[in-house]
Amino acid sequence: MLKVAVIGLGTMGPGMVARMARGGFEVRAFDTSDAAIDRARVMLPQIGAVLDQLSITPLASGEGAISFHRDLAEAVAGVDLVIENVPERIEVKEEVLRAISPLVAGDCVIASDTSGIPITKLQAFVVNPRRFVGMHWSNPPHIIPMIEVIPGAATAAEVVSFISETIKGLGLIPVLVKKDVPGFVENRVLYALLRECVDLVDQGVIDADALDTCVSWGIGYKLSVIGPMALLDMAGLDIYQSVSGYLNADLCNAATVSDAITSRTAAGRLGMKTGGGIYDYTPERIKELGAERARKLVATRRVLEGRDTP
Ligand SMILES: NC(=O)c1ccc[n+]([C@@H]2O[C@H](COP(=O)([O-])OP(=O)(O)OC[C@H]3O[C@@H](n4cnc5c(N)ncnc54)[C@H](O)[C@@H]3O)[C@@H](O)[C@H]2O)c1
Ligand SMILES: Cc1ncc(C=O)c(C(=O)O)c1O
Repeated sequence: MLKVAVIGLGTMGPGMVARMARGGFEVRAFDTSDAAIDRARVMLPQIGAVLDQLSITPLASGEGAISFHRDLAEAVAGVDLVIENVPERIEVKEEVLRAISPLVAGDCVIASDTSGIPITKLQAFVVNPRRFVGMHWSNPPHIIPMIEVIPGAATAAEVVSFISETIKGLGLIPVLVKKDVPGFVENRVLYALLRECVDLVDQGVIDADALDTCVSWGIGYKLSVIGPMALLDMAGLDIYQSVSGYLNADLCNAATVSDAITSRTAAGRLGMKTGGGIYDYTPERIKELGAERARKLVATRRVLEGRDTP
């Protein structure tokens, strides 16, 4: 049974821990914050119920054990894989990777769930860069089945195979990113979309809620069935040629973050986690939305996988 340590139990950690335990792995869950550990403990049964709805059942050998740790050396002792999952700030990742690296065995793989810091940069912070790789999960990690695998300049081919096979072994879908570009692929695409969306709302072209309806029921719904490259063929390359010929030059190409976002983050309006961001949320609404989104994502995934016929 594979032994894995997850370092950081914020938005992403609990779902990753639960998903890997369901796949039979022994999972050590570490955070420096007691509140994060307490929250993760509360969330595990709720996440387990969602995994049940997805028909992700434990192996015949049973669900892997989960243990919680406040001592890093204890958390990573003897594990095969450590997944760094701390905030997206390179100085925090440097400190954590420099702390983890000397504590693990020579054959242990260290992976980072960074949203897009190049893996080659992070490799500089570990003792054995050959055994360091990007493993980028998508939120919510217990529901979204795709994980990007990103080798850095020094990553050994066998480590890329190990991570890809580990992901497949969980019944998930590894996607290899061949060049270590910032944001990898998922977030380059997402952030191109988000930049345009924020700009359209900033310019008063559309209200935030109408934009959400337009994107979710238009391209969002369609793209879950037809990928962008297949969509080009469905629309016709001549159409893309004509439209992109006049539209590309008009799209937002701002290199900085929109003032409307920067003023909100400066004021502590970070979204659901602070009760308000673009929209406002009560604690009851956050609970409702969490349940409703999980239910809809589960139902959609079951249909897309062919488990349920509509
Ligand atoms: N939120 C997303 O949608 C998402 C999706 C995919 C990947 N990611 C990436 O995953 C990583 C984690 O993101 P998140 O959204 O879960 O972050 P988060 O801020 O919600 O959680 C980070 C956790 O790390 C803990 N932490 C801080 N310093 C630590 C340390 N020194 N040692 C151990 N734990 C420490 C914090 O207490 C917190 O619980 C980031 O690199 C992020 O970019 C995020
Ligand atoms: C806004 C945003 N940024 C990063 C990520 C992942 O790295 C996500 C996501 O997984 O959903 C996201 O929504």
